[in-house]
Amino acid sequence: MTSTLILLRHGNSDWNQKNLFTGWVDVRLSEQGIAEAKRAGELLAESGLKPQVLYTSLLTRAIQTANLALEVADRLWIPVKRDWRLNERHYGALQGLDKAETLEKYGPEQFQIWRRSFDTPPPALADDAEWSQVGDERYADLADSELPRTESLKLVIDRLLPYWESDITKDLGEGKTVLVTAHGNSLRALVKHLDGVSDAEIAELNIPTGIPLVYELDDDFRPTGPGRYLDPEAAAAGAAAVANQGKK
Ligand SMILES: O=C(O)[C@@H](CO)OP(=O)(O)O
Repeated sequence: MTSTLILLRHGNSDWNQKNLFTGWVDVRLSEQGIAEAKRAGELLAESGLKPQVLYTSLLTRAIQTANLALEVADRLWIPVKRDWRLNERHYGALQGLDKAETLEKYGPEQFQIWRRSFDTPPPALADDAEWSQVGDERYADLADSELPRTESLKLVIDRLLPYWESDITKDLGEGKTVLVTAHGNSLRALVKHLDGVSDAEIAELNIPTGIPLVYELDDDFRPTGPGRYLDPEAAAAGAAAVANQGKK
């Protein structure tokens, strides 16, 4: 049975706008992000795709994006599953830092390693740091050892793929159209898996905010063709803007 998977990165957030490393910090959508989320709903409606189940992270910006998009698409009623495993990559001690200042202070090579290397995480965030998630009620069910203090993309894949296999593919296996609303780096992790992108090449892949990316999947949950953005032109411009973050 084939199925349809729709990936949607949340719209521009307040901290995307301020050019700050965000990770697990629970910031909200900016005005631009709200407009992007509504536009995503229009794109879904125009495409004729009808999500039947929604997966989101536990972060407000993803939840807001899904709600706004589904409202416009008139599908706010579909069942919802939320899980921390879809959260953004934990950005460690970079959370809350200005991207341009970080680039200037540490240089382009280190900046790129922290942002896009496959398996080098940024320095860990101290538990008592301002932007730590230790003690955040929404993660109360996680063992302390499971709660990240920093993550590489590899570590995101390690925590996300088991959830993909145990839960998301279950709905896909029933032939459902599944919408996953998540984050730049958690979606890069999923796209890496789906498209079989190498550890080196994934550094070049950036996901734009607020534009649905659609995959048709076969019985083994492998794409039957390349993923397609519902607005390819805006997606290319949006991905380039993400790649250039940090540069003033
Ligand atoms: O700050 C972040 O958490 C992410 C996504 O906004 O940024 P980057 O694209 O630099 O990995």
